[in-house]
Amino acid sequence: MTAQDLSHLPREEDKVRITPKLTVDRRRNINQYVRQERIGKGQHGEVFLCKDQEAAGREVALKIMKRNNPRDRIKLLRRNQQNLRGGEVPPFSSTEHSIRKEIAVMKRCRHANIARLFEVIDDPQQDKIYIGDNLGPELNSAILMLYQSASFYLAMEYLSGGQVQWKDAEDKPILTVDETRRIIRDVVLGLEYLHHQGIIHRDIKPANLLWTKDRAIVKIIDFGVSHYSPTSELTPGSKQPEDPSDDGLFHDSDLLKRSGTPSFLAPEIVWFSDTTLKQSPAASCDTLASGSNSVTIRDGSCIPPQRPPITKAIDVWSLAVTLYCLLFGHTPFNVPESANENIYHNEFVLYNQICTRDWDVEETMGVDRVYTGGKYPRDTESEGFMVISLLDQMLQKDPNKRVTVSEVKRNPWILRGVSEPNEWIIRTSPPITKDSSSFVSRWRQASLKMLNNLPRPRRIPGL
Ligand SMILES: Nc1ncnc2c1ncn2[C@@H]1O[C@H](COP(=O)(O)OP(=O)(O)OP(=O)(O)O)[C@@H](O)[C@H]1O
Repeated sequence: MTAQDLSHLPREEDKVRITPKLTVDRRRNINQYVRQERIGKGQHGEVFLCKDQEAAGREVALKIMKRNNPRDRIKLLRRNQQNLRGGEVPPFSSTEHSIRKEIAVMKRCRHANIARLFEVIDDPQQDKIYIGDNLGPELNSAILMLYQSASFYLAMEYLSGGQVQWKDAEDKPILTVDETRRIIRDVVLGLEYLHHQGIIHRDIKPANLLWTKDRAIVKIIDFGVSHYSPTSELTPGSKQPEDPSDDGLFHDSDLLKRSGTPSFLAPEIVWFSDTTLKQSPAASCDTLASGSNSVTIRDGSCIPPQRPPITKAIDVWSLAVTLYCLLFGHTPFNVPESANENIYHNEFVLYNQICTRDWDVEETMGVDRVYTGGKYPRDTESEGFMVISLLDQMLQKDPNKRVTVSEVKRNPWILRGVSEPNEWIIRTSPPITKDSSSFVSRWRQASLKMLNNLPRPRRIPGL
C-alpha cells in the first residue's frame, strides 16, 4: 500500500465514539480494551497498547490523560470556593481544556496520513470520592475537587512501526535522500489536509511522525497543542454535527503562546523586536540592514519590522526543520557548544539564531551521501539544487514569503519519482464539499472545458 493509494481511507460516516461510562476491572482493563504493555509516555499522558475485544482484538493505542494535574486541582479548589461565594466557575481546568482541544481536533480528522481517533472515554464521575453531607457544603465540595483526578482515554489507531528515526549517535543521518522524500511526502499530505480543515498542528517534528506496521506510510500524531480556527477552514460545511460546541474551545489569541518544541519553532513564534535584535549579543552586525524597516540577513530573506500573525505558515517552517534533520542528522539552528548552563539563556540564544541567522548545509546529505553543492548549488538539475531551493522557500523568516504546504506538495523535488504527478496531485487533494469555493471554481472550470469541447452548433440559415 503506498501513500498515494487512498482506497483504505476511513469512510466519512465513521464517527468518533464518545463513551460516558468507564469500567476498570481488577486487571486494569478499560471497558472493552484489554491492556498490554506501555508504548509511550509524553508530557500529557501515558500510551498503552490494548486489544479491542469489540473489534476482533484489533490493536489500539490507548492514551490516558489526567483531567487535572495537582496544580489545577488547587486552582479549581480556589475557584470552587469563589463559586460558593457567588463567583463564576470556569467549566474546565487548563489541563482539561487542552485535552478537550486535542480531542476536538482529532475528531475532525479522517486522513491516511493522520493517526485516527476511534473512541474517547470521558467519565466525569470516575474517581470522585463521596465524602458525606455532614462536613458542610463548602468543605465537602472542596474535598471532592481535590480528589477529582479522572482521566480521559483516547483509543487511537496503533502505529506499530515506531517513530521516524533519523540520526545516529554521532548526529549523522541514517535515512537515504529518497526515504526522506517519501516520508516528507506523506507528512505534506497529512498537513495539507489539516490546513484545509483550518487546523494548525503546531508541533511537527520527527518524534511526532510514526510508521505503520509495514513501514509503508508515515502518519502525524500528537495534537496536544494544535489549534483549530473555523475562519481559516477551507471546507466550510464539512463540520461534524458534534463540532459546534468544540469551536468555543479555541481562541486565536492562544496562537501567540510559545508552545511546541524550541528547535522547530518559527521566527514569528519566538519573535524578537528590532530593538532586542540590535541589543542582542548573538545577532551579528552584518545581518542588520541599517536604516531599513526590515532586517535583512545574508541569504536575502527579510525579518519583517512588526511581529507577523501566527498562521499555518508555522507548520511549514517546522516541516522544513524536519526535512533538514532527516537530510543532515541535526537541526539547522542550534545553541553553540560554548553556551552556558543557564537554560533560559540558551533558549534565548537559540531563538535569536532562528530569528536572525542564515542556515547552512553540509557537503553531502542523507546516509547515501548525495552531493549538495553547498548552500548555493550551481547545477540547477541536481538533487542538491532542488532540495536546497525547497528548503530556502520553506525557511523564509517572513511567513508571508514562505511557501504554503500545497505549494510544497507541487515542488519538483517532492514530485520526483511520482509516476503520474498531475493525477497524484488531484487524487491526493483534500476532500471538498459542495459549498466550498474551491469546489465551485473547479466545477466551473470543468464545466467550461466541457462546454468548449462541445461541437459548435451549426448556424441555421435565416435565423
Ligand atoms: N497511535 C499511536 N501508535 C503508537 N504509538 C503511539 C501512538 N500515539 C502515541 N504513541 C507513542 O506514545 C508517545 C507519547 O504520545 P504523544 O506524543 O501523543 O503524547 P504527549 O503526552 O502529547 O507527548 P508530548 O510530551 O510529546 O507532547 C509517542 O511518542 C509514541 O511513541
